[in-house]
Amino acid sequence: MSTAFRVGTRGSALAVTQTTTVAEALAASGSLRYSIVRVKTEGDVTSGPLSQLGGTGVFAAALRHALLRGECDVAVHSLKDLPTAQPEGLVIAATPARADVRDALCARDGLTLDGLPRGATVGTGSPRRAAQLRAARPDLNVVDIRGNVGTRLGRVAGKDRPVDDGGVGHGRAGDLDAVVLAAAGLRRLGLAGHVTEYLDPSVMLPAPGQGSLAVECRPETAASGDLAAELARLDDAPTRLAVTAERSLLARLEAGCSAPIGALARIVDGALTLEAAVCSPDGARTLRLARTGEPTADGAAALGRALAEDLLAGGAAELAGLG
Ligand SMILES: NCc1[nH]cc(CCC(=O)O)c1CC(=O)O
Repeated sequence: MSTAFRVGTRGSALAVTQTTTVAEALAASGSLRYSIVRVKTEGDVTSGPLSQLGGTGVFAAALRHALLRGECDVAVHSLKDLPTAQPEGLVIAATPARADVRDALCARDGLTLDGLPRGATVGTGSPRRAAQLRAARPDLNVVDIRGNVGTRLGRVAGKDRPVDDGGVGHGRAGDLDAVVLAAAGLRRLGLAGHVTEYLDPSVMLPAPGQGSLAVECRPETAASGDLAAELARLDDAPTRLAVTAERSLLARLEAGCSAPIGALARIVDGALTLEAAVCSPDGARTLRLARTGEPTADGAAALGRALAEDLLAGGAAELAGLG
């Protein structure tokens, strides 16, 4: 007899893909069965600019409520969309091995960032991406766009909307020269063929947690039993250390997923290195710093806080308009 568990997910193609992949991994040993529970979130039904949706966590909140109400046992989040404050009664039971952390340019006609013509129009909903695009190419016309991955890709000239992911979408098809999206999401959706350039973190530092998933549940789910054992097996220690450092930095800066802040931690030669960039929204000024710490849970959290202090001492709050 196998035990059954319920996995909650948002309705977007990306969310369903991520959730199904994690559920399959948890059930791979054969001792567990799963069912998928669809949860509708405010972020999926509201069409205003993301930065006006009332702060961070609009995507995560409904899933978290479903967990707390016992409507599902496990929820899979994109870690970069998850607010840094851990709610009472929920734990992150697993951070699976991280995918590609980079942002990716998807341009018409195979163009790269350097190859885009002067004044080209590039769409992104992220102040972090907008600021770094403007820093690299001050001539670009960076415009705010919304919608799911397929909708945004469909705005690029010469591309059809590649997946019908059921999300809200605005703007004419083909009105942009390029969009910037996370490589991880594109790859998970089988859309990496649209990438015309993977942007190096030296040009475009990713969002804290980008490319990582967080598997959240109630504490008792993670405490004992077959599901707890599978969750522990799915957790990837280097990923957890890296995202702990990145999110501890974000928490100390009191900034959310819409702030113009990039952060990326990596384990290099046994040490944990954290790099972070805070930009002015117009991209004219960037404060970029790095620090190295101990590759332990406490060391990672301390590293994030310490680098955040360095950034604040360098004027990060004024630069990014935080607080
Ligand atoms: N903010 C939306 C979002 N949240 C997670 C991903 C996918 C990539 C990831 O897991 O980091 C995306 C799409 C994107 O930014 O292009």
